[in-house]
Amino acid sequence: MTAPRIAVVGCGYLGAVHAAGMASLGLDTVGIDVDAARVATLQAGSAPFFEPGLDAMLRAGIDGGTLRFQADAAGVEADVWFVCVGTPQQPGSDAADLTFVDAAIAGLLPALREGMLVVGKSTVPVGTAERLAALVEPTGARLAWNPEFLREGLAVTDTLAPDRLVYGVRDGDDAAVAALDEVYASILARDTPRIVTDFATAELVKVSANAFLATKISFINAIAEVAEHAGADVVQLADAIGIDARIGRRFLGAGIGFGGGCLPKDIRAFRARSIEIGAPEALGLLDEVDRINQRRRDRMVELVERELTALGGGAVAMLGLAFKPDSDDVRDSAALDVAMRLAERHDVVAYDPQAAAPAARRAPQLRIVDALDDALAGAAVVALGTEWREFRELDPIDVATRTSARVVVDGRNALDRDAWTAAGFRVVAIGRPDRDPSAPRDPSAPGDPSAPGDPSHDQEARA
Ligand SMILES: NC(=O)c1ccc[n+]([C@@H]2O[C@H](COP(=O)([O-])OP(=O)(O)OC[C@H]3O[C@@H](n4cnc5c(N)ncnc54)[C@H](O)[C@@H]3O)[C@@H](O)[C@H]2O)c1
Ligand SMILES: O=c1ccn([C@@H]2O[C@H](COP(=O)(O)OP(=O)(O)O[C@H]3O[C@H](CO)[C@@H](O)[C@H](O)[C@H]3O)[C@@H](O)[C@H]2O)c(=O)[nH]1
Repeated sequence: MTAPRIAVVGCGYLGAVHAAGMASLGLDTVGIDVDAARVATLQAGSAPFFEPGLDAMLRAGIDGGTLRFQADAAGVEADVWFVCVGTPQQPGSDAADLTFVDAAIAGLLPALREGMLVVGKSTVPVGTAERLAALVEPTGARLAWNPEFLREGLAVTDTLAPDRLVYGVRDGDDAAVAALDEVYASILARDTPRIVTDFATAELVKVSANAFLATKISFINAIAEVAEHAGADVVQLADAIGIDARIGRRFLGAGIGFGGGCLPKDIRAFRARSIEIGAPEALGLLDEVDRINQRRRDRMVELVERELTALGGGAVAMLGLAFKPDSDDVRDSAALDVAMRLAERHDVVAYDPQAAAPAARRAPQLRIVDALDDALAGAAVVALGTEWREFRELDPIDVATRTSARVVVDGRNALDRDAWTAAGFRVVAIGRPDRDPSAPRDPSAPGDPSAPGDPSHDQEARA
């Protein structure tokens, strides 16, 4: 049996990694994207965005002759066509915009033949696969929905070693299952769980997973809100409840909440679709998840402004703009949102190790500097928006020599409060009592659970 030839339509965050991943599994792969500049960058062997390990995987595929990129499907001979185009939120609505998916499928139809398989990987509203199958099947090709669960920052590992594979296929479509099994043969050989189901369930698995993760984060952030009123510590609380294996510590990281190109838009689209299909009450919960998430951003702005007021004004050093560490993605980033809102009324100087350029494109009014010291230099308050390792591992004694600021507002509960207070900083956090440098520490208290390496930092937990 010859190995299936792969085409990946749409080479953004998901598609670029998927194409490189397929090539690294030894499959002949063509990545297709309508964005000619993106195609040129990818074909030169570099990722158009920051994703650890992706450059090396791209170069290996291109140099090894198994991977190439082009701007259309002309001349592409593929057995399996993965659709990885974007499904953003519609402007002025919560629903998903399916324009790119529809255009991608329409563009593929002339190339489709008997025996080919079209595989949707984009995150779509339930019912989309059924509708697209009606377009694909008359060509003799089949359709499957194979949602993707990779995380930015860990996308290479997640692609090559996913937790599970989900195939949504037409009832009894053994040929589609067999074709996907061939594609993923080396992953399945490691006993990766594989769930074969119908289109609707596959589509719902994806959005339910993201809705659950978002709900878990908003749950702990709601508790953080209560903790702030009760004078309690949400990080210790999360450690305590997270020990219970039924709850688990991961995704109980309280802070300024979730952002990115997936969780926020996916919960909104899921809620909108549930209303459309006649279940208007089922997911009202997700509206609240979204509201809690927005309130945490408000809280961060409020805390920074409170500290500035107490100091009689001054500049803010905003550390981090990406929606999470190890990514330069600023789509719906809580850190960027907070920075922009503060910059409307205050002098804000922002620094991010990777996201400066994308952040500047989205927020040209924001002052973003290339070096941490330039942000720290004139600051009165240091605000942490993204818990990059570079920030978590800062030595506060050294920081104290680089800035006259003596207040740090930790929007991610990622800094070692003991070390920062010992170095003379007042530490203000989300869902935890403030810590002043003068306040003596209770010697019987356990070590600071939010210290670097805390399992709540999912990036670390997986590694
Ligand atoms: N980003 C992630 O980590 C991730 C993970 C899992 C699932 N998803 C889902 O995958 C999908 C893609 O997400 P993304 O973050 O990669 O989006 P993205 O916007 O980064 O990338 C989409 C790409 O598709 C290209 N494109 C648009 N129309 C096209 C067409 N007709 N033909 C060829 N290329 C076309 C665009 O130029 C762009 O490069 C979304 O549905 C998203 O929800 C994303
Ligand atoms: O305890 C936590 C964990 C995460 N976050 C935030 O939640 C957001 C999302 O984080 P994460 O889920 O790690 O990032 P994504 O790369 O957006 O991945 C999510 O979205 C992808 C696209 O659908 C899915 O494939 C992944 O499985 C799903 O985790 C980020 O802003 C994080 O800062 C928290 O605030 N607290």
